[in-house]
Amino acid sequence: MIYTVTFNPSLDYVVQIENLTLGEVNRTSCEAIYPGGKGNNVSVVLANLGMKSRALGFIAGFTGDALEKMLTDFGCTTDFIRLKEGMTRINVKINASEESEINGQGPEITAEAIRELFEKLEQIQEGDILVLAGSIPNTLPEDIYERIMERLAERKIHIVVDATKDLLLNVLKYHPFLIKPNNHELEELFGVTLKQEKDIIVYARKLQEMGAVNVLISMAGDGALLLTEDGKVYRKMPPKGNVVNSVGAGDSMVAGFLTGYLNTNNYEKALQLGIAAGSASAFLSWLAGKDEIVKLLQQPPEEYGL
Ligand SMILES: Nc1ncnc2c1ncn2[C@@H]1O[C@H](COP(=O)(O)OP(=O)(O)OP(=O)(O)O)[C@@H](O)[C@H]1O
Ligand SMILES: O=P(O)(O)OC[C@@]1(O)O[C@H](CO)[C@@H](O)[C@@H]1O
Repeated sequence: MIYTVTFNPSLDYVVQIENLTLGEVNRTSCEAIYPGGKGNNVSVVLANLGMKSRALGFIAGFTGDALEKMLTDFGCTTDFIRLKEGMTRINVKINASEESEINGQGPEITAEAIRELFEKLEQIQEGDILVLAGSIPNTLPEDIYERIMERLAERKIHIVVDATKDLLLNVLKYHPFLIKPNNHELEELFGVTLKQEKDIIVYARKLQEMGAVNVLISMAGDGALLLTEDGKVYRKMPPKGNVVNSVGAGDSMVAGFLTGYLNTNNYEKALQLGIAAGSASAFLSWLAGKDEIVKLLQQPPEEYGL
């Protein structure tokens, strides 16, 4: 079973605005609300690709109720912990000439709720996959992902971490199966500017030396680089297309990668399916379905176990 954990889920309010002017009343040309949060997005794209997962995390208030219902409607199995105070955040995604995002802080997660999460994590068994994705509310300690991994360290679980800064660096010693920073996050982790591919590889390799098993560096329109446990480096460019909304492209890539890996046990195919899923989502107003992803694959879907 694949488990995703989203500490700070959201409803994503995605608006299209022709000309965004700060300090003025701006009117949308279209708008929609989607279930959001990185782990949840991974669960949605996994479901679209025919993979079962269980979405864990914390929800609160009427926005939390709406989020849970939407995810269920999209075919996901959820097992959220309901917080008694506050409400699940609404993140605003503005698609104008550029993409801008306003992400909320999210509700406070109590110590009791964290204990409940740890109880739920007890069901994870050898061979399962656990995806820890997204930011944590600033009321939580920065070592929360680390504490989860420490607790599960003995269990031979494949853990995927999609997070930034210390939240990511702190888990490396527990040997996550996969981490997926984008190239800007990689620069931020080491306080460097990386212009050339060979330099990106040098710093991605440092993350492996620090403990990550496989490192996937996504680079938006420039595709991705994958450094695998057996010392190989794979480089793939994305297919061409018009970007409509790239929010969730990275999460789609994680879902595609996991699907490809589980179906074929082949890292190159996992990367190809990851890129196709990421790009298919970037070319749509929301997360891609199977048909849209399959259209962007270079080989027939059967090659990827689809
Ligand atoms: N402009 C684009 N053109 C083509 N493919 C894209 C584009 N943007 C994203 N993608 C696809 O999605 C993958 C992940 O994108 P990106 O590097 O933006 O992830 P991310 O920064 O984690 O995204 P997000 O945080 O918005 O989910 C890329 O490797 C690529 O395959
Ligand atoms: O604030 P975080 O947790 O870093 O990111 C949250 C978020 O921007 O990530 C997803 C896209 O990756 C969106 O669905 C969601 O709004």
